[in-house]
Amino acid sequence: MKGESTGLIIGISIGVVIGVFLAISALFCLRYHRKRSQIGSSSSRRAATLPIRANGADSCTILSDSTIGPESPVKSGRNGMSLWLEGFKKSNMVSASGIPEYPYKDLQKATHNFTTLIGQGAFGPVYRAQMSTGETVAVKVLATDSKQGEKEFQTEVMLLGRLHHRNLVNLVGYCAEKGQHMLVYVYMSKGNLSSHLYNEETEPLVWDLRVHIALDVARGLEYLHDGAVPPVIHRDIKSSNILLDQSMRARVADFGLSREEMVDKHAAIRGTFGYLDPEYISTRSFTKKSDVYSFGVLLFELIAGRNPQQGLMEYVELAAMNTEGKAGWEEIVDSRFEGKFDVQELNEVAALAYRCINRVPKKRPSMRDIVQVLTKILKSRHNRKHHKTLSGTADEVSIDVDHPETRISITEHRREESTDSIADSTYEV
Ligand SMILES: Nc1ncnc2c1ncn2[C@@H]1O[C@H](COP(=O)(O)OP(=O)(O)OP(=O)(O)O)[C@@H](O)[C@H]1O
Repeated sequence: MKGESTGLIIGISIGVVIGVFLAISALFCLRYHRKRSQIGSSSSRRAATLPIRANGADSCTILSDSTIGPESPVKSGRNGMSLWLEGFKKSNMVSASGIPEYPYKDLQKATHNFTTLIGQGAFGPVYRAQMSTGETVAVKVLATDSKQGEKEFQTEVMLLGRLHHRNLVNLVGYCAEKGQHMLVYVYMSKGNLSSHLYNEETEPLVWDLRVHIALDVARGLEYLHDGAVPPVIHRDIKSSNILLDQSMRARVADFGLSREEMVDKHAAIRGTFGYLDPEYISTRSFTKKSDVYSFGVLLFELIAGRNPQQGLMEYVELAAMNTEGKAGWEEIVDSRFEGKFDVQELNEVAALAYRCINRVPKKRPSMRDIVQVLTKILKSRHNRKHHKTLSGTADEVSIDVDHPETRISITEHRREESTDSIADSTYEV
């Protein structure tokens, strides 16, 4: 009897041990399985969203300098995810376009109930917004009578959300709520180029800076033409669509209504009088070379400080009769330079501009060619200044040790000129 009960106890004990063992094993299996399925779904989620966001790398070839500018809130963070995005992801839904959707009330608060007006465009007012994260952004409120429907707006956001370059005024968010459509952009504190060229109250832009601005714009357009897949044609390049940041770096704005190359004999002509490619007006076919034409007009604007709506091109054509498009362009130069410009540089930039406005689109250079020419002009300038420094003259030149492979930074200290940020900027050539 005693033997039987001992056997029973041993049997029960073994059963309990086996039971506990099986239960623990089952628990481990369950947890392991859950973890695996979590990893699986998170990586598929990453695949669905991050490639769209990661600087447009899914759909756009990143050109040599498609890095992020000094004022952009989009800075690279861990795993390539932007810090800017990380800052907002707690409160903002990241949409299918990969850019955050802002709640209306956040933008309302950040713009002090839409009272911080900084500009007025054809599509509606633009406000400066101070976000709770500390970032400053620009909010474009599309007019409520705009014909763009909700769906079309979302498509627009998807298109813009994939374009990211240091010389584009990147779209960083949007809001589609309460029948309102708003676009949130990188904030450009120095406003548009046009006001710097024509507003008598602003300090005149020195020649050296104008060439840097031209190169920034050319790089932005090169990215749209050759970096974006499919390529994008801006269709409205003009000085009021070039915005400047705190250190006077330029970015191309307003590419929201840009499209791929197209021919539409029945579509209304779009663009701005004075910048329009004559070939586009006659054939209605808008190509990359139409942007090149407008860029040529912009270059002449920088040289002459004259608005195309005030007869700039007639002025240029008259001068071209004497110069044959090559040398002697000094006669059209902006009087605000007060004679302080490099004649050789000026003639090189003007000759390039003249090629851009060739009546025959095929004879115009590509944006890539233009970037090369302007880069070469600035490198020669740097070499001249470097040479001058070595022989003990005033300008100070420094090599950017962070990017020794390609980047050379020129710190210009013009002692006789004004002390504002224009005269004391660091640029990469
Ligand atoms: N991201 C920005 N940062 C700072 N200011 C901006 C920004 N975007 C626009 N602005 C200011 O608002 C003005 C109006 O901009 P918007 O792009 O709406 O119109 P526009 O380009 O001047 O005209 P249009 O819409 O007819 O092309 C600009 O000229 C600029 O001064």
